[in-house]
Amino acid sequence: MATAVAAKGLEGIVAANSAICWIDGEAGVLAYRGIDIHELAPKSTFEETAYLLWFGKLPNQAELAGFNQRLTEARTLPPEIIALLKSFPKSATPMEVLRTAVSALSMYDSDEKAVDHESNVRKSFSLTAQIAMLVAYYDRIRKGLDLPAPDPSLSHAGNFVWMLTGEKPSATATKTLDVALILHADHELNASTFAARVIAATLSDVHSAITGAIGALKGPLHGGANENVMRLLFAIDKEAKLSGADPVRHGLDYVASMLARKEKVPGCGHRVYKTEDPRATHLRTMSEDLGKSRGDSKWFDMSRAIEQYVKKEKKLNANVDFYSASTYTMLGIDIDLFTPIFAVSRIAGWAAHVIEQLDDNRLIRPRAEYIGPEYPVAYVPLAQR
Ligand SMILES: CC(=O)SCCNC(=O)CCNC(=O)[C@H](O)C(C)(C)COP(=O)(O)OP(=O)(O)OC[C@H]1O[C@@H](n2cnc3c(N)ncnc32)[C@H](O)[C@@H]1OP(=O)(O)O
Ligand SMILES: O=C([O-])CC(=O)C(=O)O
Repeated sequence: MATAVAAKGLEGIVAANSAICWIDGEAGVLAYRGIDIHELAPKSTFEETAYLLWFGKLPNQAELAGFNQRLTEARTLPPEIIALLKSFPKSATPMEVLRTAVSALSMYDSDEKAVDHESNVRKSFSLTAQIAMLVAYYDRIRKGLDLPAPDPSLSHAGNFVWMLTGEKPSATATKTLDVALILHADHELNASTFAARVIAATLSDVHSAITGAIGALKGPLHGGANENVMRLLFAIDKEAKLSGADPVRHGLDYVASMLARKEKVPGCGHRVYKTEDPRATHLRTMSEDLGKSRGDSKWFDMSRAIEQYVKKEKKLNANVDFYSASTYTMLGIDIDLFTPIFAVSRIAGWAAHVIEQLDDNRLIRPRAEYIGPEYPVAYVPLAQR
C-alpha cells in the first residue's frame, strides 16, 4: 500500500540514513562527519576533506601521505579519452563534455562492473583525479593550447590550476580554490547526490552514478546557478556601461525588475537553509578579499548589494553559488567552467555517498501517488477514436 507524499519536490522527506553530512537548515550549520564547515574551511585541505568523507575520520600524517600518493598516481587519462575531448564540436560546453567523458571513462576502467567496497574506493580516486583533468584539459583543447602533464608535487587544487593555466599556480589561487573545493565537497541529499545514490543502488556501476550526478548538477536550479550568477552580473555591468549608470545602483534596478517579473535571482534561496548558507559566509569573504587585492571590488560590491536587496525584499539568502561566481571570475576563470569546478569538488561527496550506499545497499524505489484518470478506463480501438 503506497503512502501519499504531499510534499512537492520531496521537500522535508527523509529518504536515506547517512553518516556523511549533517545540515541544520534553521541554524545554518553544515558539518562533514560531525566537523563544522567553519572548522574545515580555514584549517583543512581538499585532500583531508575527501579522506574524511570517504573514510569517516580525519587522516593522520601517514594516512594523508598514502591518500595523496593514490590521488596523484590516479592523475592519468587514456589517450582515447584525450582524443574524444578533441573530437567534440567547439560549441560543446565543458559540462556536456564532462558528463560524456566520465561516461566514456567506464569503458577504460579495469573492472567497470565491480561494485565491492575496494573497487568503489579505487574508482573514487580515479574519478576525483580524472574529473579535474577533464575540466582543465577540455578548456585548453578548445582554446588550442597544449596539455601540461600533471605535477605530482602539487596539491589537488594547485595541480588543477596548473593544468588549466599552464602556469605555476600562485599561493592565492591555490588557497582560494582549495577552500572552494572544501566548501563544495558534500551537501547531504542534494539533487545530484540523490541521483547518484539511486543509480548506484540498482547495482549499476560507479561511472554511471557519477555521470547521472553530473547531469543533475548541470541544471540551473542546482550547480548550474553559479554560471548564471556571473551572467547576471555581466549583463548588469554591460547595461550600466552603455547607459553610464553606476553598476551597483543599476544592479538593484535590474534585480527589482526580475523580481517584479517573478523571475528567480540565481544564487539566492535554498531548499534547506532558512538562514545564511554557511558556505556563502566563506565565499563572500574570499570574493571581498580578492576584490581588495586586485584594487577592483566591482563584482563583490555588485554581489553584496544584490544579496542584501534580495534578502530585504524576498527574505532569501545567498547560497553557495552566489559568491563563487565573483570569486572564480576574479581568479580569471571562464564562466562555463564554474559548474564543472563544482563537480571537481563534489565528486568527493558523490563518491562517499556511492560507497556508503553500496556498503549497505537496497534498491531505491519509492511510490507515486496516482492522480491520473480513474481506473479502469476502457481501451478504444484505433478505428473508433
Ligand atoms: C548548489 C545548489 O544547488 S544551491 C541552489 C542553486 N540554485 C539557485 O540558486 C537558483 C535560484 N534559486 C531557486 O531556484 C530556489 O531557491 C531553489 C531551487 C534553490 C530552492 O527551491 P525551492 O525550495 O523549491 O523553493 P521554490 O522554488 O518553490 O521557491 C519558493 C518561493 O520562493 C521564491 N524564490 C525561491 N528562490 C528564489 C530566487 N532565487 N529568486 C526569487 N524568488 C525565489 C519562488 O519564486 C517561490 O515564490 P512563490 O511562493 O511566490 O511562488
Ligand atoms: O543541498 C542542496 O539542495 C543544494 C546544495 O546546496 C548543494 O548541493 O551544495
